[in-house]
Order: sequence, then C-alpha cells, then structure tokens
Amino acid sequence: MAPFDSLFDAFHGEALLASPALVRFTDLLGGPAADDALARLDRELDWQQPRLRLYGREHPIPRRQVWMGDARYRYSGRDFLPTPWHPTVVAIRDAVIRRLAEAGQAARFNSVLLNRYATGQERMGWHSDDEPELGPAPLIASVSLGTDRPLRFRWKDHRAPAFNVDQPHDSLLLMGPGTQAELEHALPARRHAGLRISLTFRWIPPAAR
Ligand SMILES: O=C(O)CCC(=O)C(=O)O
Ligand SMILES: [Fe+2]
Repeated sequence: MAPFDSLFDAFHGEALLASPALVRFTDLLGGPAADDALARLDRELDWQQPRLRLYGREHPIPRRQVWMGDARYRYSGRDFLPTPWHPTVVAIRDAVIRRLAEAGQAARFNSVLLNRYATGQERMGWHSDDEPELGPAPLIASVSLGTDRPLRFRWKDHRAPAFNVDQPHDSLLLMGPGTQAELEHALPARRHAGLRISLTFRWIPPAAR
C-alpha cells in the first residue's frame, strides 16, 4: 500500500493533519443514498450491546455495535465473531474504496465495526485502534451517517492541544498510517443528539485471523 506522500487538494478531500494523515471527504454516497443507508442499517442489523470488563467490573458498552466482515476480531480482551456482509455495508465499503482510489490511495477492507449511538448520552471512550492484528500502521476509514458528532483527538505525547473533527452525515474520515500510534480518539457525550451510525473499516491481514 502506498504511503501518503502529499496532501490531498480540496477535490481529493480536506487534509486536517498532514502527518499522520487525517483526511475528511464529504458527500460519500450522495443525499438520498446516504439517508437510505442510515435507515436500512438502523432497521436491518442485529445491534448488540456487549458487556466489557473495565477495572475489574463488567459494564454494558454505552452504544450498540455490530462486527461485520471476514475476520474474527479481538477487542477489549474479547473475541467477536463477525456477522456476514450486509449489502448496504458492501455498497458503502465499495464507495470508500472508490473515493480513496480517486484520491490516489489504494485501500482494501475485510472488516468493519459499526457503532450505533441512539442519543447524545451514548458515546465511545478514549482509545486507539491499535490491536496487534491490525498491523503496525493501519489505515482506518470511518463513515458517518446521521447526526454530526465530533470525534475528539489527543496526542499521546501531548505535543499539541486536543482537537475536534466534525463528522457530518455522509462523510468519510480517513485515519492514515501513524494515527493510531500517535493519537487517541473518543466520541464524547453531547447534550442533544439524534441517531448516528458510524462504520469503521479495517484490514486484518489473513495471517492474524
Ligand atoms: O463513532 C465514531 O465516530 C468512532 C468510532 C471508533 O472510534 C471506532 O469504531 O473505533
Ligand atoms: Fe476508534
């Protein structure tokens, strides 16, 4: 996979960070298709709320999720068996691959975590997607549908202040190689927020499965 060697221009996405590359693309699917994808995923997926162990106690995660794709996945110390690909998710995956190809970035994805936030109280805590099975410098593509909820980033070495990235309906945020090693991200609670679904596409090398 070719590394990012230059910033994208406006047509190719909006560069939020140069190194590591953090790039946002808008209008991924196009109005009605994005609205339809949100409604279908909300309705047709079997959304799960697993309990995870944190500091010795079990809590249900404060959102719902579905693991999908070809690769078994380990997350917060638990093994997840993926759900088979849903046609809407395949269409979104292929739109991501097309958009990245237009921007000069070859990418492939065999696994996706879908997150569903019903209200502003539902959220995701600070983490990096740095599980060993993702490899040393993963490229993660995150698609947002529904309410715009900012993703908050902070540098692990505190070299610069934390910052928010808006994630409008039908946008794609590309977290390039190095993002997981150098930064953490979180989806903080918001006082007022409606339904949001995100899809974070990943590649898990077959050797790790
Ligand atoms: O919902 C979001 O925007 C964040 C999702 C995320 O960080 C993840 O799936 O690892
Ligand atoms: Fe993440």
